[in-house]
Amino acid sequence: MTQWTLGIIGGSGLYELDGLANIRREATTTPWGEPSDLLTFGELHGVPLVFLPRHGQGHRLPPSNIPYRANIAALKQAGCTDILSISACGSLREDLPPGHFVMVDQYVDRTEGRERSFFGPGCVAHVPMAKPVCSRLSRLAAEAGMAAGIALTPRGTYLAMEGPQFSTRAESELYRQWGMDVIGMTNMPEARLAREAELPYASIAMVTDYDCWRDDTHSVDVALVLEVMRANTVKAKRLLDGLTATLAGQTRVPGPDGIEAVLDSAIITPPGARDPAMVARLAVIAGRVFA
Ligand SMILES: CSC[C@H]1O[C@H](OP(=O)(O)O)[C@H](O)[C@@H]1O
Ligand SMILES: Nc1ncnc2[nH]cnc12
Repeated sequence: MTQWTLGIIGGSGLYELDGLANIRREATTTPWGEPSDLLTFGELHGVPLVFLPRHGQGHRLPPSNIPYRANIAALKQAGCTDILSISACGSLREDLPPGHFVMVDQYVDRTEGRERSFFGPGCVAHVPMAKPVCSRLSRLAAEAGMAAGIALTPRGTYLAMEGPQFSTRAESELYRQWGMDVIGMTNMPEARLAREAELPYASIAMVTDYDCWRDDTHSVDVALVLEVMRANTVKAKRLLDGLTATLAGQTRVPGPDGIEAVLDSAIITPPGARDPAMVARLAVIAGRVFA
């Protein structure tokens, strides 16, 4: 595919993208059910975008109930070549204050009980997650952010917690000792599923708070997150403007990490042993390898 089509997953405080040209909204469904909301198709600098708010309009879905598989499958079905996630997060480091952006490059996943794979009985796959984000999309987003004057760190480890309650102070301190940089509730299993769908994924984690580890700072609560997110989303839109202006001038070639062909070496169940019903379901995200 030689044209970029960017899937944008919006998080807390980002439920729509204004300024898009040729907007249309579409309901869709997938073999894993309905995504969080309608898909919004549009263009920025002529680059096709597909926007999806992961919590749905009105923030109705908690992190544990987001239909992560349906969301990724819907964006794949819609023709997205890449996915950019935009999230609120807590900071676990003094030098990442509220308002700062971090391009996540690693995850520690402490979520529990979420559906985390498209594969399963009848067709087993093990995709590599050593480098969980697309280095190219991450770099392009970081460059666009910095060019827009946004304070941004180009790498960082995101601790994915189950929630919905925020962390205890002991947990927050533990994660700091582990060397984690930011904390949130939604990037996992999203990043895993994007990888299985062979979609390069990058994540902008926008700091809203210092979680609850600082003595002299108000601990995280929803009011604080939403207040800081108002300014953060304005900056995220500037970043997106710059990023799409860059992408508009580029022909898209497969990225340097092999993500678009990751399933070539990941499916362990041989063709004759695969469950035809499972294979039919998987066609949406892995049709390339079953063709
Ligand atoms: C509203 S504060 C907690 C909430 O915000 C983050 O969501 P998202 O990643 O979708 O921006 C965090 O992960 C929690 O879901
Ligand atoms: N401190 C925090 N913990 C988890 N998710 C968050 N989202 C925003 N701030 C957060």
